[in-house]
Amino acid sequence: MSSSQGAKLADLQRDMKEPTDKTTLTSDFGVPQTNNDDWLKVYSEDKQGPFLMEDNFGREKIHRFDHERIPERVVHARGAGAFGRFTLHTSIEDLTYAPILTDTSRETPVFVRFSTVLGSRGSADTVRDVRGFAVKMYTQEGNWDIVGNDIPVFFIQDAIKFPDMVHAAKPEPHNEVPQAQSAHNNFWDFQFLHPEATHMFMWAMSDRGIPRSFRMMQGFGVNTFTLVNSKKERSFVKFHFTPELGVHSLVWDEALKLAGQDPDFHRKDLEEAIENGAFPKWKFGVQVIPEAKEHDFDFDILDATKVWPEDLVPVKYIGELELNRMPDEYFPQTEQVAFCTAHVPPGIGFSDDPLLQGRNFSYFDTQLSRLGVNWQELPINRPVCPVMNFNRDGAMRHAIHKGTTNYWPNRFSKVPPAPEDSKTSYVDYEEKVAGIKKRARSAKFREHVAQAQLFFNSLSPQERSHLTSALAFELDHCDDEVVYERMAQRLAEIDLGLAQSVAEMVGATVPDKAGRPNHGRRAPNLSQMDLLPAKPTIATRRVAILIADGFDSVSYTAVRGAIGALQGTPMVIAPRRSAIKPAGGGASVKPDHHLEGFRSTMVDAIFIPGGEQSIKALSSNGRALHWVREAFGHLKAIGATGEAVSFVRTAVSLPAVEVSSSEEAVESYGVVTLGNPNTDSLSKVVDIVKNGKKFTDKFFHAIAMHRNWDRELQGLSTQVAY
Ligand code: HEM
Repeated sequence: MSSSQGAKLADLQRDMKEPTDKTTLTSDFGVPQTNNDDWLKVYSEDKQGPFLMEDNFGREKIHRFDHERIPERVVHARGAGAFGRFTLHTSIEDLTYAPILTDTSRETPVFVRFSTVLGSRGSADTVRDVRGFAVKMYTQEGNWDIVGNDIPVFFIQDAIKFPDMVHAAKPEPHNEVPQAQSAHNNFWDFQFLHPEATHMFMWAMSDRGIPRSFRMMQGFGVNTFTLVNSKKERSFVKFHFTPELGVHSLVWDEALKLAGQDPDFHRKDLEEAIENGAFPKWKFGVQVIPEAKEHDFDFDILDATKVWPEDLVPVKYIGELELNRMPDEYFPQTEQVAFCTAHVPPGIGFSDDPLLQGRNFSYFDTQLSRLGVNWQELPINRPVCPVMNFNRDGAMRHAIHKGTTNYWPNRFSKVPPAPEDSKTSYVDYEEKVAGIKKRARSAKFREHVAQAQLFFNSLSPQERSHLTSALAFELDHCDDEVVYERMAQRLAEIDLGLAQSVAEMVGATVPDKAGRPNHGRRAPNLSQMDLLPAKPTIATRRVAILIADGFDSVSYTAVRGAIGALQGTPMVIAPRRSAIKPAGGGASVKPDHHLEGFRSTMVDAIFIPGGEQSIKALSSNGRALHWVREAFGHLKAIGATGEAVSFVRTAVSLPAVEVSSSEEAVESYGVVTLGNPNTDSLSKVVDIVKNGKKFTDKFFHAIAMHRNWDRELQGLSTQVAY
């Protein structure tokens, strides 16, 4: 670990406690205690007597337990965090004097918290929702918090609407239903009555709402910030994090099932990757608009419901974020971390974005009730650089200031203001401001549909189809006719075809005229298909290997080895978790899970080696068949060798899916088969290419593509029951 990352770790170490073999029990006041099991009572051998309130240790224990909970966050209550580092490879000193964005020799420690927005702390990870992507950088000039989301726009333009928006989206007030869902009347009622949400609801209903992993999401600062350089020139900026592994999502049926089968799916996925040393990484980039060009666009660049299309304002990538260490304890770190958009170091500032200005107040304010006035002293929140000022007292104060002065100016000139000309002091940007004091929004803030169309047009056919189904699912959960009828009209303003498909599914009047013509324009990098990794990879992909007694150990060993060699995660699944014997003797294999304990939803692909006896057992096991059918339905890569080829053919039973009966590997709709396995075709040396010769080349390419979209677009996946 580098020294700068160590700066935060060393800081946290001051508060860490770890028992040794010699540590024994004490009260909170350090008095050694001899019994941690029985309350002090009046006792005799033949009679259980009264319980005594004088038991200080017993009372302390219950009393401390009674107060363990603090209020959960009003939004983004469920989250998972990790530590890491930020490095800069390209200075942008022409734009800012912020050392973190100009000094390429630095490594800055970070803590990141990912979250869902709507659900309570105990809700499921895979619900359809926006994901929070909050980054705290412990810079040498103070903490910098980028409190972002996995979606680049927001539901509202002005912070005054935030309470309404959140009330409408959270469980309904009369019965507190539904949990962690936007599929209800109030959410969609608000979406219609609040047209500025149009662009954002399209993003939220797209695949972005059901990410495969926190590691495969983009992070956006969303709001417009500013950069100031040493010549006092100002630019507008948006911050981007783009994942090295590409942007990928679950499919909806899978997300629904995972919410019950493994509600901690994303949290565990993050931990698995970090513990395996496959550190998640994101490129860090900026989109910059010089102050003089602020009004050159047909949207307002301070409007958080708009993206800055990348064909107009390209992202300049300048650094990297890496996560490499899990928190030591959830509550003091992931739960007590407090982010605030107002925390920026010198050289970075705010724009007049009316959403950002409200956020700058809201975070600090809510943390007063969630954590108390001294929340910035908590180990996870305190900066790694010196903190000195005359703020004092308040509940739970930790710092002890020596000396006689707690005010400025003081006769000793203690703690004077920092010099203005230093690059490490915060200097407010001087700006002439004139206007009329009024509750209103400027003209460009009043257009809400053009970018919703831009987004829809830019999606791939499968993404458009998922978005259509998502809207149909959500509106099916709205039983108030007014709500779904109105939403069908709103959709007709974006795209007539979309509106017609959704209206037909949910039983609304099918619109016959577009509310306004679709302008037909597209922009790059709005579709996830534009954001695949530079080179196909199976790194961190979970591949289930399905076996039973009598499996073919040659194929098993070769494919398993090749998965591991490319940093994939092989997981052996069998009818039971006790040792499974291969055909013809040899070493048994102890599976990671049995077929009932684990489900296909929890992996990215499945591989089934042959072996007559093994395939006979799997063929007569309904759960094993279901594994294959479900993986097919969820568009995952399926690999099979030898006798397993006929098992897969029977499980899927679709003539369009071709299989191999020879030594030639065949890829058909992401199903990769090898009838007659030989070691050449199963080699560990893999070229991840679609038309590769070897079985492993083709199979790993199918995994690297994340899902087989043709299977869905040709209507095959819906013909299999799963
Ligand atoms: C651009 C739009 C927004 C984004 C990207 C965003 C993002 C986030 C994120 C990521 C968190 C979770 C932080 C964590 O992990 O602890 C959060 C929490 C929160 N957000 Fe926002 N938010 C947005 C708009 C707003 C607005 C407009 C307000 C209020 C005016 C607001 C108020 C809050 C509050 C009160 C919390 C809970 C904070 C805490 O308890 O520590 N957010 N937001």
